[in-house]
Amino acid sequence: MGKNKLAKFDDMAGYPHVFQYPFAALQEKGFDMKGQWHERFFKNDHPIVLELGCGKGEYTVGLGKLFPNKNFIGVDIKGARMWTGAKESLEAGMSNVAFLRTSIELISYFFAPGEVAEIWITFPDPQMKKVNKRLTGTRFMKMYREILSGDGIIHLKTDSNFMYTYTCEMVKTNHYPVLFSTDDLYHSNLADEILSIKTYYEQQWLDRGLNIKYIKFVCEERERLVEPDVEIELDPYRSFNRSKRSALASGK
Ligand SMILES: C[S@@+](CC[C@H](N)C(=O)[O-])C[C@H]1O[C@@H](n2cnc3c(N)ncnc32)[C@H](O)[C@@H]1O
Repeated sequence: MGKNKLAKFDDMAGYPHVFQYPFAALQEKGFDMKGQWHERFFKNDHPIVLELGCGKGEYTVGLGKLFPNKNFIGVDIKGARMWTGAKESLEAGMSNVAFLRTSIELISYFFAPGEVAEIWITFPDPQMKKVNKRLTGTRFMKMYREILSGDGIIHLKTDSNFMYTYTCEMVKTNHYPVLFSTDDLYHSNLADEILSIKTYYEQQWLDRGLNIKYIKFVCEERERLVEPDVEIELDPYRSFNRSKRSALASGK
């Protein structure tokens, strides 16, 4: 039987590469490693890459193994999920991987301007009815810009046609340079070693026969960000009045 949540939280409290801060402490004292991840934690000056909404952290750990000369930090609010990647990277002795338990909305408390080179967003909830909660919405782009370097890159991998179409429109509306995009990664011979890493959610959607979409773009500085003005068809397989159990978890 797997470990229960409390045992996982106990484990993580002792892990040297897992950071979790109560909001009150953040407000009062701030995060003392902000702007100093290189010197104080990674002990190198390699680029820092975040996986936002990392779940079990498959991209954080997978990319960490592929790229020893980059540093990876998985970010999620859910600690029990993150434990899987935290444990694997600790046991593998990886010094270029860390995990941060926080709400993404607080990300600028943890990183200084320009401290982050790239951001991966892997299989986020598309938040079809709540643009403010959508991780590729302009509200989040503003937050990402605060911490990204000038030519900072964002990667989105998703099953959701809604999320992919919305993101492509948001990118177009704000004139962000697109480096690569496909609406059918695994039937296009474009998947490489990096794009073939599969997250927990990705595997579930693949098992249900969905195509995987991917876009990579440069999140350049913009004076003003504009929400795209388009109607996008909702994903038919996803419930948007979500109860606690997602459509995926309930098999609907
Ligand atoms: C659908 S799951 C995907 C997890 C993982 N990336 C995967 O592909 O298996 C979305 C994850 O994003 C996290 N998440 C969503 N919104 C968040 C936010 N605002 N702050 C922190 N985590 C968030 C959730 O806790 C959840 O673990």
